[in-house]
Amino acid sequence: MAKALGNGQPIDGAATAVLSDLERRRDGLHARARQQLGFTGTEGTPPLRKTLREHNTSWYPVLALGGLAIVDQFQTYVFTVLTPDIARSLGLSIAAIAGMRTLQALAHAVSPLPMAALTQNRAWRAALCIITAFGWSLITAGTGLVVNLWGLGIVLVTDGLLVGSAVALHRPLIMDIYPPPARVRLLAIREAFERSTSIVAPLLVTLGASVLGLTWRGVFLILGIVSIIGALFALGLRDPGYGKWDTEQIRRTVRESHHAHADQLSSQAVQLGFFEITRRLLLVPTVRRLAVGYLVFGILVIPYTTFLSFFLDERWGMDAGERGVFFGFTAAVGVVALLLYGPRGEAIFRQNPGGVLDVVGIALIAAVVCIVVAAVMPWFVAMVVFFSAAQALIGVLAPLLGIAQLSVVEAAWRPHAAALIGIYMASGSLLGVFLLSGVEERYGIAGAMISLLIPGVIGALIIRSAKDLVAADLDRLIDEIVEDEEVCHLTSSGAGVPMLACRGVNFSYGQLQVLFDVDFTVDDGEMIALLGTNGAGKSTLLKVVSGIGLPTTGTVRYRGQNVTYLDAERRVRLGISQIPGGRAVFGPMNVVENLRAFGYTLGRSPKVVDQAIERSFETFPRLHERRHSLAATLSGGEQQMLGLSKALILKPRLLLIDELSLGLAPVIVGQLLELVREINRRGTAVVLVEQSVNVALSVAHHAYFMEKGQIRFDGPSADLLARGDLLRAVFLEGATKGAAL
Ligand SMILES: Nc1ncnc2c1ncn2[C@@H]1O[C@H](COP(=O)(O)OP(=O)(O)OP(=O)(O)O)[C@@H](O)[C@H]1O
Repeated sequence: MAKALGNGQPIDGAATAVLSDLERRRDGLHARARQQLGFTGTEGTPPLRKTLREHNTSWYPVLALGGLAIVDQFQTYVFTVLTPDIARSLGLSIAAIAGMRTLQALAHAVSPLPMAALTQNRAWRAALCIITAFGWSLITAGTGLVVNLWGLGIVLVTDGLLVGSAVALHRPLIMDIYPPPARVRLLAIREAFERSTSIVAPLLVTLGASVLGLTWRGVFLILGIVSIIGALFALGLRDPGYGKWDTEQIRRTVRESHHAHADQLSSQAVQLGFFEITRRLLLVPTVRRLAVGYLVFGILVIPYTTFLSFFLDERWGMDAGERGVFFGFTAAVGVVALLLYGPRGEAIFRQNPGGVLDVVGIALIAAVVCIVVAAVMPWFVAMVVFFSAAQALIGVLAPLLGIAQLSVVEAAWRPHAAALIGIYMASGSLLGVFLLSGVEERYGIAGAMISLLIPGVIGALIIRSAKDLVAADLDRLIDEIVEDEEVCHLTSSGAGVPMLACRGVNFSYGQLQVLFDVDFTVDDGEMIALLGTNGAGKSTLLKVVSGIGLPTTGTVRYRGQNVTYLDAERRVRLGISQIPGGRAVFGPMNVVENLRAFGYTLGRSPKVVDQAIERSFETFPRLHERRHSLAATLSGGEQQMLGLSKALILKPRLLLIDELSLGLAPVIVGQLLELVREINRRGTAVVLVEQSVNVALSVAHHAYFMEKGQIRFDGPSADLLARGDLLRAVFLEGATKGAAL
């Protein structure tokens, strides 16, 4: 096919020069953006202190967040250690307490999601972290005042809900406060603080219970006070806004390249809602793969600690105090490993972003091997050494996984990404508890520890397999931002943008890819025919435009705004409506109810809807005659009339019609087409998917032809008629079908 511009005009020499200039500009911007995101391709990393000084950032935020990462676990830690004392003192059974702990764990697992939702329209993550920290501090202190099971339930569940802020917000905050060359090391430092809880909390409990001789109530009070000090220390935290060091930098560069003011705001972008964001995130290949990896990793990592405690008790006869020392020691090894490995992880990430997942895969396999060796080790010291090594290896995974997963998503959606991953991990751990309990019953505690090898190796292989996805996802993120800014520039400079522009759309049903790099453009008021062989992907393309299906990659822009991941219902409000192929009506409802239902989609007043219904009846007197009949009992032509009335009621700016003439008598098709022309004359752009080439080309000015998920022709309808090579495929198909009938 000859190369053509969006609307099929052949490209002359000047246009070719403009296009190649545009390509060059984009490549230049892309390369610059990669540098801005910190992918220098070299291993060299300047010392952290120097990097922070150069970027005028301080240590305070990571220390403040680190402090919060320690104190957020106090309540849970002390409760675990002092459960027998609490049960005795309140006269509660272990089962009752376990029930409440389960509720707490559930609250903890889901709370990152609402935390993320709270930040999606406003960057106030730092304030939320501080408020929730005061909240959990008071809850920790208040646990000491509980007198019955209900009080206990309230403090446990509230604590679970509040600590979700640490999971959803801490790492995204570090990504925004600190520049790309420092992030892996700072994520490692925050992680090291989090792991220090196993050292700090036992010390405080020992101080309260043994040295000061306090009861469990007094111990909670002390830890609550320390937690309040942590929250007070974090009072200076400020939210720097989204993407200060990465996505915003890229936008500024594009604006500067157009000599526009770097701080000029982008045109009002369409804000995605909570579910739209999560759905979109799960389409990012790295996020999706890591989510599955976390699910399997979750089977291992959380139950591991619980089973390890039992293992130390049963196999080595260690009491609670000795176990506390053991956990404190292995945590300290983990902290040291994190601090030592941080710079190396940073260097790997800068050189090859996906390379960190290679390290994660290897470290995870090495960790489970250490656990298995430790579980069968007959010598105490060697057992401690192997468990410590496992702890050190598991420790270094967190910042590497964090950087890979958070770098590939828009800054404003990182809390959602962190929360989603948390949910997958929590689900895995739930599964792990059930699985490992079963193994433990059958093969004993050492058997349970050895069985961790299976989820460990599977999880490692899944996570490692994401290493090839990271770089592509980063490039996609950069391209999206660059394209967004370029379109903003075009609109603000008064250049016309098409009403609808699909670029590089790929779509898959599960593993089956059906759209390949599709570009599709519709201008205001156009009437377009979308033709093609059976199964070419025409209906799928319409679904991507109307929002019923989401593409795996590529963008859909409506009047310049990126609507790729917007819900279908929101697109209807913007003016995009689809009349699906076949029976586009609600069968069990009568004609009038169907018409009302169309109007309610837009929340139109009953009066406006009634007027629109009257208009439909004027256009289709046949529908008026059958207004009380159930839609399911209408003939095919009548059903299509009813479907088309949707357009009369919703008055969309862009109407997508799938298979209008299928199975209808020519006279009916003629009537329907006349209505489509009328709708188009009133200013609605129409995309008509048609089996019948004659029908489509009799009304459309412009045609697209699809084959095997690709656009093979894009140009004036008259030119398509000259393309016998393409049309033959459709006619032949029709003839074969006809012969088969
Ligand atoms: N829900 C689905 N799940 C899995 N595969 C699907 C689904 N819908 C469509 N497909 C497959 O995707 C491919 C494209 O289908 P699509 O309906 O978009 O093609 P089309 O060009 O509209 O074809 P036709 O003219 O026959 O309706 C086909 O191979 C079809 O089998």
